[in-house]
Amino acid sequence: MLVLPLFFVVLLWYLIICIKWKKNIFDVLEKIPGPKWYPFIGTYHLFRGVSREEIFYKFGEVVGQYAPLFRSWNGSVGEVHLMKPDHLQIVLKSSVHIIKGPLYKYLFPWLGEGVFISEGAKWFLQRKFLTSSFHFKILDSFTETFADKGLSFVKKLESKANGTYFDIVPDSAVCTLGVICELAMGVPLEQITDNPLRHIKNVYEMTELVIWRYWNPLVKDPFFYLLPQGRRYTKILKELDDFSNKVIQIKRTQRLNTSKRDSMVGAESGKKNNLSFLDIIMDAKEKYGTVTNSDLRGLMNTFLLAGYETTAITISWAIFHLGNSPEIQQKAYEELQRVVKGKRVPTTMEELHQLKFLECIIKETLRLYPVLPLITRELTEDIQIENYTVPAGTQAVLHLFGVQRDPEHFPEPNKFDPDRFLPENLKDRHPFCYVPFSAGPRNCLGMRFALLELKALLASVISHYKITSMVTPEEIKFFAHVMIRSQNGIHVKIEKRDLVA
Ligand code: HEM
Repeated sequence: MLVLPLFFVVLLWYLIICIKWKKNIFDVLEKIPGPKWYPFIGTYHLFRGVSREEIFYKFGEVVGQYAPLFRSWNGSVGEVHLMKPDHLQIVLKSSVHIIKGPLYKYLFPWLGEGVFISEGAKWFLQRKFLTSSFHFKILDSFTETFADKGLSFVKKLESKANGTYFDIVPDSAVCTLGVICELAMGVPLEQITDNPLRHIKNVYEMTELVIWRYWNPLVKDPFFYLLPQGRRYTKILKELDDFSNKVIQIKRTQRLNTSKRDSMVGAESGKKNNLSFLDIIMDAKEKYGTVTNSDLRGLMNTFLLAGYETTAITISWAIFHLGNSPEIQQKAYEELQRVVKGKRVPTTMEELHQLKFLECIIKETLRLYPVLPLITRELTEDIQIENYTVPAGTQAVLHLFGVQRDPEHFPEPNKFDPDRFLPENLKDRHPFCYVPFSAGPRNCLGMRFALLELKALLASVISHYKITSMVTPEEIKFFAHVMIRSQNGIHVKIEKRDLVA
């Protein structure tokens, strides 16, 4: 009898606490300038009726109007937008603000408590043992595979060297997915699927649905799954899980059949070995029991997202700019010839390190196209930004795209100019005006892996083909997605180069 009234009293008490808590945030956050908002929908009305293709530009208009600091409301979640290096530094350097923002919770059913979104002790532990698996000796042992994959990539492109333009993004994605499966999982992609583009499409659709949820804050959990988008989400999630379960199954069989000791010896001596990141995680699971089955799947899915889409997008943008700048392309080609001396591609770590100009090209590509143009953090304590207090509970939206195109730090910011990254031009640069891999305690774990992989793959492409792009950078139409994409793909044509003796 008493249960029902008691339930309503508790509910009312809970609502009062929530409203009071929100009001505390609200009163403080409202002192920061920002667009008009309405109850429940927040500032969402700004994007009502705006087509998916125009959202990137509409968002740019709002940013232009209020930059460099403003607040917005995603439904009832308060957001503060930061795009000055000093402001980014306050959040990124902190060891307190390391919880990812609410957008990431929509990734939870997929990435589980993998290192990308996990929190607290779980994150700390995962980060600790994964950091050791990116040790330079292990990376060193990857160079041969990078070179092999580069050669398979150019071989695959051979049929397209026929004078017509084609979209380079899907080929790049198949290539980098192959790299991550082989090196992070120790399982060749061909053993997992004969249709890698299906997995790539699923990952794309999944991130697209995550964005949809973010833009529709009123669609809460149980109802989402009743909508067509929710049903699609469930279906794709199942296919993505099937993919990772297959990898785990192949890996388990592999581990039963091969002597793990041999591979450990290989890793210690720095020789090419088959101790993948997945082996390291599975070792930790078996030895210490610190990794659960769901952690394992979450970590796998994390690698299967963070480890290939990021590099596929970057390599595509780099190829696009090389195809727009024949002099830069020629300079990179000549540097490569000098370093590999009669060979076609770099095969050692030393050779990869010597490709300094190519490194500048990659860094400049990541400046113009930070794969994650925005990242978010949930503030767990108040922070002070200039004269404003930003209260705990606010989501800090960090504009990597904005800060890296700030003319104060990068004159002529839209110009592709790799020389910006020559050592003599780096001296007085603010450390937080260039953060494509984020920075601080939650920076990208795969940064060194990614830079080496990008160098090896790009070197292979440059050494085999002359590239021409179909459109100029000014003609590119961006797409508002989790990762920075072009609406119409990235079209280039390639022409075979002869091997210089
Ligand atoms: C061009 C390539 C890449 C770029 C630009 C990039 C960028 C980033 C950024 C900006 C973050 C921070 C995300 C956030 O705070 O929300 C991040 C995190 C992460 N990245 Fe990367 N990434 C790249 C490649 C990779 C690769 C190849 C791997 C794995 C092999 C990887 C693994 C991770 C992981 C595990 C995290 C989460 C770290 C944590 O939260 O502690 N990334 N990456």
